[in-house]
Amino acid sequence: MFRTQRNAQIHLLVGACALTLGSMLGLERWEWLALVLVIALVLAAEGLNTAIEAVVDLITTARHPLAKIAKDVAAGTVLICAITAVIVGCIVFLPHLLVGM
Ligand SMILES: Nc1ncnc2c1ncn2[C@@H]1O[C@H](COP(=O)(O)OP(=O)(O)OP(=O)(O)O)[C@@H](O)[C@H]1O
Repeated sequence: MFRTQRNAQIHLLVGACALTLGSMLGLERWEWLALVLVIALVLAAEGLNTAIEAVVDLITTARHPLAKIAKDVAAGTVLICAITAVIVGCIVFLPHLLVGM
């Protein structure tokens, strides 16, 4: 997945940046918990999306409405997880970053 999927590479990089920023800001235990869970959630959704894309392409390379639904729903799942991760990231990081201002 990380070798071939550009979005997965981006999500891995963003997750690593979030963990680095977290260690610099000295997060509390619950904040680490939330951060690790949403990073894992996004990467797991990317994995399922990649697997579903591969299975659809294995079954048919022709255009098919069900193939479109499978790929679009899988991609939408990643988007929902990514938006959730951004919201959690704001809840965790903003109070720490605003205190320093
Ligand atoms: N066999 C198909 N039949 C109908 N629509 C398809 C089919 N394959 C792809 N599509 C449509 O084209 C879009 C792009 O498909 P593609 O296989 O390039 O995946 P992707 O979402 O661009 O993912 P990635 O870039 O990570 O491979 C899908 O979201 C879907 O809407």
